[in-house]
Amino acid sequence: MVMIRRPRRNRQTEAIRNLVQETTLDVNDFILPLFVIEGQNQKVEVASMPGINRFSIDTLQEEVASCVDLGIKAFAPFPSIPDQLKDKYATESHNSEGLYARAIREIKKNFPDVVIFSDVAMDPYSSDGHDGIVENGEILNDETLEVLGKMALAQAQAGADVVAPSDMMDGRVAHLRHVLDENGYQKVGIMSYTAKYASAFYGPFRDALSSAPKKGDKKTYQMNPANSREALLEAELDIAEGADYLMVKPALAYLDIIKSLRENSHLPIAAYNVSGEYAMVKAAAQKGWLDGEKAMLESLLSIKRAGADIILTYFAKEFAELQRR
Ligand SMILES: NCc1[nH]cc(CCC(=O)O)c1CC(=O)O
Ligand SMILES: [Mg+2]
Repeated sequence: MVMIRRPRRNRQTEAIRNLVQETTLDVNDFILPLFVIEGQNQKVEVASMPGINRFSIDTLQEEVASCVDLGIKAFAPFPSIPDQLKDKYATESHNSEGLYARAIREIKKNFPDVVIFSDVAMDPYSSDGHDGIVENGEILNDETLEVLGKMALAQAQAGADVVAPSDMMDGRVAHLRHVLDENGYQKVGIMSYTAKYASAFYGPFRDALSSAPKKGDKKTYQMNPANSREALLEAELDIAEGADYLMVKPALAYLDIIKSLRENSHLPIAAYNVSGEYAMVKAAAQKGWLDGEKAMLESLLSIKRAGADIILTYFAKEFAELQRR
């Protein structure tokens, strides 16, 4: 048999496999999303996300401490707002004494070195459950920007290091940059949810925050899963408008989009391994249908291999614990 090329030579032993491994995961790759609720001494599991809890501000500090101990240094908190505080204009989103501002302040007070990526979008505070102001069934763009600007400013004032608009309104990166700069927050970064698709994989997140749209869907602002060139257009605009990071969301069904943004931009690329992607692995693992730990590692590796520099994932703590062992 004449065969001078035998790729299996490089797979013979674990040491060789490790040497030729092209992609590796590190705890520094991750941002851990956190869910915050009102109250004291609260830690309530999200039914559709086994292992993921909603924390009151006090227990949240213990959670952050244990993550920091494991080497996780970046967090993306999301607030669960009581229904009676929600309104059409998401007024609570820029309350400097509201749950979210208090949570950010408390984390930064106790852990000044962690990086807080704050969420800029109306849906957790909106009585309509939408990421924009709803008028006769329409999601208003420019009027929504005003609210997003106030929200981002309140978050920067509370101590957020990077604001992350997840709403998909046009022009919001430019508007947030302008508002932040005008108020002296030149150093606060913007992580744009550049290509955020209208996805079925956000279900468990909407359970966690009770933030599902009351009417209709998000297809007039979030992207059509069938489109990839459109992601490049969104990226072009976000770069021009001053984004510091570009994000693709969800991650696993959109690896081609991650790769394409990686190849077409010099900015760091983040990918959001969303709640439904987490829930799928957990549910199958609970049923004994697959090895949850291996499926987690393979999923995360695939996102990194596709070109993501940063992964927002509910698996971050589990990964860090696994690496510690
Ligand atoms: N601004 C909305 C927002 N921010 C983050 C997520 C989903 C995150 C996840 O599923 O883990 C969503 C859901 C949505 O668009 O309805
Ligand atoms: Mg855009």
